[in-house]
Amino acid sequence: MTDVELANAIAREAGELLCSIRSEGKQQGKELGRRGDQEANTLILDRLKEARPDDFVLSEEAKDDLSRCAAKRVWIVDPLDGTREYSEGREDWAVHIGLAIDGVPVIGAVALPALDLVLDTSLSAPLSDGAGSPRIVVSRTRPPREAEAVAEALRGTMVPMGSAGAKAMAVVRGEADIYIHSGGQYEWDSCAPVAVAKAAGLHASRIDGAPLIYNCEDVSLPDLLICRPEHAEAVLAVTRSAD
Ligand SMILES: Nc1ncnc2c1ncn2[C@@H]1O[C@H](COP(=O)(O)O)[C@@H](OP(=O)(O)O)[C@H]1O
Ligand SMILES: [Mg+2]
Repeated sequence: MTDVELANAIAREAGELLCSIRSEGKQQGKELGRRGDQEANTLILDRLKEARPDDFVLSEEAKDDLSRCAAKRVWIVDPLDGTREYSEGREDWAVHIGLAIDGVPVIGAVALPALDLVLDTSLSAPLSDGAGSPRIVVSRTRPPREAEAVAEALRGTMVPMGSAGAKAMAVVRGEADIYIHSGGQYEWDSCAPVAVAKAAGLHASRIDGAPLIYNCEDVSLPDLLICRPEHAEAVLAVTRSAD
């Protein structure tokens, strides 16, 4: 199995597990989110250990082993991105399985289990065309302060949505044109989504245009821009001038 096939299979299986846990109906709210986080994490770590015993893993839900910093290949995973939305019975949540090689997110899969969809780095283009007036997806609960200025400058509309993976995949799917975030996030929130978006030919960077670098000792990666390439320059002009 290739790395991308493995990422896809694990994302799909973890997504199926999360759907079945939710449909059991035994837990609700935060308790459901906690169970989902833990059980998906265990499944992902088991599968990676079995299939790639020599690789390192950085997971939102596992203790960080800093010896990964010297490793070439590190799987960066978020077992349940959009825990809040998952536990609210919504569709905007995701499973992220990314592989950074020398800090670059080159392989990955993002499952959107409630939509029965898994997107991975075997894509080479977005799934459909962009809209005339850009649709800008932002966090439902923590929209970035820069988004309003971007919407105004590009005459776009803001679309609140949960989960970094769901928002990034909305751009890959052609359901949105721009995903912008600031104010806090971690490597697992964006590694697999960025890998998939870049494979599909989209722009992905920090909001000052700097490259996104993974497998750092400090796993904070607080801001992110993923967009159709035709919008990158105009968005960065706004976000850079807001500094
Ligand atoms: N200001 C912030 N600080 C830390 N994490 C943040 C954040 N804003 C968003 N995130 C994380 O980014 C992911 C997507 O957030 P949002 O839905 O608001 O866009 C969520 O991951 P988890 O659900 O894995 O915790 C959330 O916790
Ligand atoms: Mg997350």
